[in-house]
Amino acid sequence: MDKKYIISIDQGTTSSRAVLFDMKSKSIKAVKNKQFRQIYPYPGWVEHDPEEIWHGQLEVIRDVIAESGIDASYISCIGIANQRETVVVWDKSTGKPIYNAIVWQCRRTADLCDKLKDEGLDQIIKKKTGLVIDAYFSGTKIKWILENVPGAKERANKGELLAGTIDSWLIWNLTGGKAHVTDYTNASRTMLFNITRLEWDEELLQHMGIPRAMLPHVVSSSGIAGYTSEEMLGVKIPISGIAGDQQAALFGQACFEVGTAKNTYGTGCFILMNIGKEPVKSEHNLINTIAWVIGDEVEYALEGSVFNAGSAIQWLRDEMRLIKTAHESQIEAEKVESTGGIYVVPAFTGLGAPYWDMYARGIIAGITRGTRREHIIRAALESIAYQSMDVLRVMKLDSGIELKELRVDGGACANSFLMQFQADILNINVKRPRIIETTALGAAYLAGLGSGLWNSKDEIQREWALDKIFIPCMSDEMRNEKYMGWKKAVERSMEWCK
Ligand SMILES: Nc1ncnc2c1ncn2[C@@H]1O[C@H](COP(=O)(O)OP(=O)(O)O)[C@@H](O)[C@H]1O
Ligand SMILES: O=P(O)(O)OC[C@H](O)CO
Repeated sequence: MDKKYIISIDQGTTSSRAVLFDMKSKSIKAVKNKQFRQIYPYPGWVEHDPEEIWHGQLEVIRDVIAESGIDASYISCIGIANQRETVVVWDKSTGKPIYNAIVWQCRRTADLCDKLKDEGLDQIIKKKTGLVIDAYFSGTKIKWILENVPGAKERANKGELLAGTIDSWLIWNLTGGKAHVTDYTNASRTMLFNITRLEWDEELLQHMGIPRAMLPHVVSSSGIAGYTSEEMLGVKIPISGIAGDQQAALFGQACFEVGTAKNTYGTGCFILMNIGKEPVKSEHNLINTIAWVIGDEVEYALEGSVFNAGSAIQWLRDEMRLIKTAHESQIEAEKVESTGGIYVVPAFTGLGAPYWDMYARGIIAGITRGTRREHIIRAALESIAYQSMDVLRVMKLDSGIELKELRVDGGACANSFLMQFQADILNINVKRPRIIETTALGAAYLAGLGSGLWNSKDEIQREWALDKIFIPCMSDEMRNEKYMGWKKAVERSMEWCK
């Protein structure tokens, strides 16, 4: 096996990462990470600089190749996993963005979404796209750029502009402007894509005033979508795996059977359950999303997206300055027996599933004269587990499936206090795998399947390996009492800035 290496691109909300996997020894040969600026022009608005993302991403790809000392010609393929929903609109001839990327967390289109709801589009959008109307998804973000950047609408109508999620933006650049593509998982996050007919939806495009021609061609999550141009890495390498990062993590966790689920603890928390070949009807505000398309096979996932999780720990570190590192949150939380009855609801950018409240904002509830820094830190960590609990409770109702275990990954799953509390509050086993770079691993698997390094998902299934299992040990009484307090706190945070 000469070409035994795969590069995974994990383009996340706060950093761009490249991971070089040696698929023969099943190990990570090199990892590089580059953070980029978070731009907050107004309260509730979040932007990224697309050029900064692209240059940073290319730099870390080149770095992992250089650090591992391998020849780029031994790289079999590239897999891409990306922060989802975030959109870029760029000039087709110069390749320059016409505005910053509008990030999934950005709330600027809340009023556009209210308008869509007033026009009675809720059920139509749910049926076609599997989604609920929310500023989270890409559609209204593209609409906003077209309506607010001078001349953009006219230029889009003349076919001069292209739009896409971050996967499209990176692939466009990696291929030297040759490929304008996205995969089905990313398309399913736009609120413009029909997830059962597997095509861009003309009615929704017209409603939002988005010309079809500016959108990418949609391809399978596994299979060659294009080749890197020679000047990027010295050789042409096939890009043969693409998926939104949460779907990539579901794949990397080998959740291939119906009813298996994972939670990724990054900036937000994203709980996805494999629901098989058909979407299910959600009565509790979860969304249906495409898990992956491989060949002719389409699989769906039920998803609950929590907007703020690890970001609450970043907030403790960067704004509140209560901790110096994210890891310290565990040490501080373990210094106290409980939160002393307080709750942090980190609804910094509203609440996602199952509340979908664009106007909720963060609160700390139940403070007394005895409240200490450690209590606040502990409550912020616990809020991550409670929000995941909110999602998993309704997931059970919507899917009719009683989850037996939860597989976990993402930066914050390194926090064993949080993982134990998660097991306690859910009352199920929480399993942390040996490789927690699950998103990158999933992209590598998709790319490897797409270029023939693996032949089937069964082969991949056998590679999943356990690091640690967290077993619940909290009484029912205690669990119920704590969870009731959380629900009361959430109520207080809702509709805060309506
Ligand atoms: N030990 C830890 N305890 C709690 N949170 C952590 C810990 N380590 C990292 N995090 C949080 O995890 C997030 C980073 O995880 P990552 O998976 O890289 O996120 P993303 O892909 O969203 O950028 C940050 O928000 C950080 O605050
Ligand atoms: O960058 P992450 O890992 O927080 O993931 C962001 C999600 O894809 C948003 O839907």
